[in-house]
Amino acid sequence: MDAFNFSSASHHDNRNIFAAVSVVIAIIAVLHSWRDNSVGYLFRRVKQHVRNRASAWSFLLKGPTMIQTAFDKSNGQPFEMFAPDGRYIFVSAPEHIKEIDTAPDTILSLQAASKQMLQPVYSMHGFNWFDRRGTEGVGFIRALRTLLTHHLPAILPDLRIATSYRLKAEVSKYKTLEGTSHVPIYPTMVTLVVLANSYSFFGEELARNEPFMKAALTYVEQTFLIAEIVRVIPRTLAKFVGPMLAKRVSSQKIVYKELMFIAEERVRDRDLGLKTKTHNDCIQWIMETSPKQNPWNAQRVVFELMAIWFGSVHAMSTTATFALQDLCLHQEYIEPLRKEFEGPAYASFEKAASGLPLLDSFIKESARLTPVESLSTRRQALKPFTLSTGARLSVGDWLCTPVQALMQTETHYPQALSFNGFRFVDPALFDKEDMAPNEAFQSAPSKLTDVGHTFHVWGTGRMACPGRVYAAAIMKLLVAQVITEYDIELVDKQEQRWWVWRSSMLPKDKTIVAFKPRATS
Ligand code: HEM
Repeated sequence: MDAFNFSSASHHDNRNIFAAVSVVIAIIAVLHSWRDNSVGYLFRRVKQHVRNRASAWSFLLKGPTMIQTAFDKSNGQPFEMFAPDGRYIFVSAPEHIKEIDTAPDTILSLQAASKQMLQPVYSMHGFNWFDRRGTEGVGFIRALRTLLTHHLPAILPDLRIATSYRLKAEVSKYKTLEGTSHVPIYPTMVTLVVLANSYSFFGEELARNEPFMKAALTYVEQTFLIAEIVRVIPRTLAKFVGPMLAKRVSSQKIVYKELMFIAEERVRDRDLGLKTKTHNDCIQWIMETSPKQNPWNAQRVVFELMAIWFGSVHAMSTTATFALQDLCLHQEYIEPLRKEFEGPAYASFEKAASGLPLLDSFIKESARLTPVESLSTRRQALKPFTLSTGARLSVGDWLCTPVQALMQTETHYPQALSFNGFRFVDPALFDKEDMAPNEAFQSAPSKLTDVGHTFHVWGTGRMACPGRVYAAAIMKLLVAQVITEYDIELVDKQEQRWWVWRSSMLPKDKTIVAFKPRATS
């Protein structure tokens, strides 16, 4: 019994020892796995999160450089980038870019991305457009791509006179004692683009309305500012701050009120079947191209115009400013360009609203090296989306292209980082005597308005910018006018000419160009 007892006690002790050892081993195993997995995992996640947030905030000030660095490392594969208010997946291979274009509008949306960018509820008088493209029709595309483009030859001669007059008035504001004017080039280009666009979109009457013109000018700046403030603050706070900001700025109210005044009258006439006067402007075209079964009311027409107004003025004035600055930096192009539009080519440009191949190429080269945007073809995921590579987008993420990096790679552009103003010109047109500065050409000539896998300034595929023919024509008109009437020079060639915000490069207001009236003009 003792033995048994002993044995029993010893067995019991052994069991206890086994149990204790098992518990210790289990604890060690749990701790070990916890350290290696859970804690380590948690630690890695926190570290990654902190790194992503730091990178997201740096993106605000260094977006183009960060995109370029990631593109250089990507080897043509999709790569990820963060901003404080979102996650972007960039694609650069043609087959991946095609996946953006072929994805249904219910999954990848340009409208939703634009809405996040512009915050129209606060910046555009409460315009809350649908995320899904086409919910209320896409007639405005035809209004711009077809009707506005076809209307260009009819308005270009008048626009030439109106903008030339305004250019002289603006330049004379900054006259120095020596007769040269020190002109802040970006604000001046914005003023000229605002005038040209008011004239083309709304007609002469509104273009002469000073309070409207002033508001239309500040509206662009204020839209940008409101949208950016709302985007960087937490969403819960934005709901309060957004309306407060909207109340404080007057430009969107004035633009809305003036446009509503005209649109309401036109819509009334349309609904009554009255054709009192033929109107040839964007207000009319947007109204007439709205869905037949559910025609847009005056407010919907005005909202659309306000959205188009921001995009068009901002991108055109920025692109034209950089082109003029590039002319200051590459003076050897000025004579051949003057020769082009002081010859018969200008008359055919006004007739067809296209042409001037040398100037076309020069502006394209400038836009290639200093594009307004480093991120293009933006689409926001309305539903989860997976690329063929396996890269995944959650709802709210953006899919986009690294436009600047793509335009500055040797693969697509020989001598990619050197400025060659006539690189896109057809060599058949090339008069070697006049155009000595050029050596590197693309394998095929192309136009500023062309859209393709290597030039995404206008976006890509079926949603490429419908206003691009108009934009190219107006930018040519303005650049041509400046160098026809003045010799121009950057006052400080070394000074940084732009500042960066997110993925945009924006010309500095204080960059000064000296305008000296030409001896011949
Ligand atoms: C230099 C000037 C301009 C640039 C660089 C530019 C660029 C762009 C880009 C990148 C897109 C997005 C396309 C995509 O994601 O695939 C776009 C769309 C658009 N642009 Fe422009 N644009 C310019 C001027 C204009 C002008 C003058 C107008 C109006 C007359 C205009 C009207 C539009 C509209 C309505 C859309 C949206 C198209 C849609 O929803 O399908 N743009 N533009």
